[in-house]
Amino acid sequence: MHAPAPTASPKMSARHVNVFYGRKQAIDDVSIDVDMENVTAFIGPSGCGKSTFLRTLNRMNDTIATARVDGEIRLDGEDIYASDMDVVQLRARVGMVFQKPNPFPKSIYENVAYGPRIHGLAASKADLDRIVEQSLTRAGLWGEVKDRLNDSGTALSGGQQQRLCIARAIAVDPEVILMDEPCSALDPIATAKIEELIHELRGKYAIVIVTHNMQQAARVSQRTAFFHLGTLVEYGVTSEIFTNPRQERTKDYITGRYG
Ligand SMILES: Nc1ncnc2c1ncn2[C@@H]1O[C@H](COP(=O)(O)OP(=O)(O)OP(=O)(O)O)[C@@H](O)[C@H]1O
Repeated sequence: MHAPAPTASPKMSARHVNVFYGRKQAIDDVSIDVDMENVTAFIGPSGCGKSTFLRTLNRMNDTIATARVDGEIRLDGEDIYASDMDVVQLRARVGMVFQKPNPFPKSIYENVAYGPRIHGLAASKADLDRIVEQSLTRAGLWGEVKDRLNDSGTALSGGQQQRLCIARAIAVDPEVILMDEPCSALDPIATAKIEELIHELRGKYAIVIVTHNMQQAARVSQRTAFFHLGTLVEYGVTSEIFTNPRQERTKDYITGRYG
């Protein structure tokens, strides 16, 4: 295992994390730091454990009955697997965007307003309106939807739906946004918009993106972690991983020898 890249102020840090599905081990002794300043990409061949590890960062694995996580994961120094951790609160702080856009079958407004309402983030209707506008603006969608906030979220195009899901994550004022192949169901134009958005959101949130697409990792991230067979093979500055990988397995993957 390769040491995590040094960062001045890790937002999240994982140490010696193992994940099992029943008796099968899917993640083997992974340690990594994620910071606010850089977008971090997780790359690696299918089945190497990228999504499994991503899900440990906001305890989405809790929803899988056979999954077991050990090791330590901290958010601003706080152990997210501690027994007194409020998981609903954690998932607001560490939001997630999935492969397939999954807006609620409700209006565009409600998709964004729901989280702030249940988390008590708005003191009034005007406050909630402001959060909805700000979140949709940050997600690069406001201009396209401001005149039809009562239309159903599911009636939007795939790319718009994904930006709506990003707005929904942003609305609860997260610190970290996890994206699990957020563009894999999108066409190239919608993909470009999401990538542009990731650039704009960098620094406001710690962003971790799982991607199959190495060009995408190179375009959107400043740190890249290469996973293989459940292990973290190499983690470092994206440009170096792609031009001068230290590990043979990384080199083989980025030059297309497998994957
Ligand atoms: N819910 C589950 N139950 C049992 N095994 C699982 C489950 N989810 C994933 N696995 C297994 O864990 C390993 C890692 O899977 P994971 O989906 O994390 O990999 P990945 O790198 O994200 O793959 P892909 O790029 O294809 O999405 C695989 O062997 C997979 O079959």
